[in-house]
Amino acid sequence: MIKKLAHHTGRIAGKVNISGSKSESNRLLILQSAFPNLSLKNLSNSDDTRYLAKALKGNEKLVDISHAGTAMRFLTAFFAAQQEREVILTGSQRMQNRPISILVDALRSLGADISYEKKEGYPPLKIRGKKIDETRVRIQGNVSSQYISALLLMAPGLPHGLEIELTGKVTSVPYIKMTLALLGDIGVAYSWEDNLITIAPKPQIQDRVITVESDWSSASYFYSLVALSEAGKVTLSSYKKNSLQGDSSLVDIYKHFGVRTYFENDSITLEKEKTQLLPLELDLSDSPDLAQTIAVSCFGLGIACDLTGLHTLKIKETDRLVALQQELEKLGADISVTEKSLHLKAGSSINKDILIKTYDDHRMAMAFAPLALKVPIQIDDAEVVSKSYTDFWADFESVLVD
Ligand SMILES: O=C(O)C1=C[C@@H](OP(=O)(O)O)[C@@H](O)[C@H](O)C1
Ligand SMILES: C=C(OP(=O)(O)O)C(=O)O
Repeated sequence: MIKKLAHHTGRIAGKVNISGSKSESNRLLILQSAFPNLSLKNLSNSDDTRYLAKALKGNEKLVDISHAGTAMRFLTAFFAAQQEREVILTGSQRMQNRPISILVDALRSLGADISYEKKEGYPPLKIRGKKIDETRVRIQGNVSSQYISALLLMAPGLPHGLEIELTGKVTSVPYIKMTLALLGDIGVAYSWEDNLITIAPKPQIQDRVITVESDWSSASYFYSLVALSEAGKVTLSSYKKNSLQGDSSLVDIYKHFGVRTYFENDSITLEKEKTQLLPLELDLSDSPDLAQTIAVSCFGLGIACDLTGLHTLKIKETDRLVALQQELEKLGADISVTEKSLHLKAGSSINKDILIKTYDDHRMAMAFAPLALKVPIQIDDAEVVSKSYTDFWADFESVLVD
């Protein structure tokens, strides 16, 4: 479906209740499988979380997680340690081109029985669950933190826990810290010193209820809307100041665009203030999922940006660097990208009525939508948003008023 967005010249106002963080939900669902006395509230209603929940509930041999990267990586480790279960773990065409050998090699070194069904190094995988009783593993940390989180989530269920030695410059670090914090929340002992993470075994936990905070990556599209508005004000729930999600860095990043965040009870209110717009230089290796939102905000505001730390973008839902370049160029941007950075020059005009391609990537659709505050724009395959944010279009349209 093509979503045709008229040029919105009215106000941005309203309240939106965003569903739970997909990253927290997916970790907690894996943990709940190991510890059934863990109860969860405000789980994400995203496709990725639904696919993971279904995979964990069922007992089928063929498990298909579609486009869900975290589900693919977390389940690879999870199934590797499920004795007497054999599964074929697969996903969408794109998933079959997202690398997984770093995780598979680490699991094999622990004794796991995993083989590639098609292309070496990529899903689908055949996993024959086994007792894993090795205690130490070494893994490269500079390609995807999801491989490390996958090992961490498996670790408390192993007879002796696990020591994980990280090599290279570790990327997307807040996601690893999120995994550790959630383990800590359910009483798992851990430490992270230099390049060594140690997880103690935990055969069972005490009854525990965890309420998932709403998704900060989803909130980014409202930050962009407010930034591009003349006088926007939007309230989002449920959020807290001390978030486990690295993308809560939005609070600081969007000050640059004149967006102030006010925390009250369990809500945040974003409000536009007058500010001098200056070029932006930012390393996003801690918050890769914000890259598209921020690049489009800069373009919409006509300011230059140099975004670095983007080396993980090429292996996400699509090659996000190429996708951003292609679509921003159609809109008139002067942009260049490398393997790990994006450079946008200041501009003053935006081409109208452009059809934005989304490349099976939810974040392409959601990142470009706020440009409707500047020009009429069309978003192709608009339903892709459900990968992480099922209600996106309804919520987005609800804050466009008058
Ligand atoms: O662990 C997680 O929940 C995630 C980690 C990040 O991936 P990388 O570590 O591959 O950058 C992020 O992009 C993804 O959306 C979610
Ligand atoms: C990269 C993402 O997800 P995943 O890697 O889990 O597919 C994302 O949601 O932007």
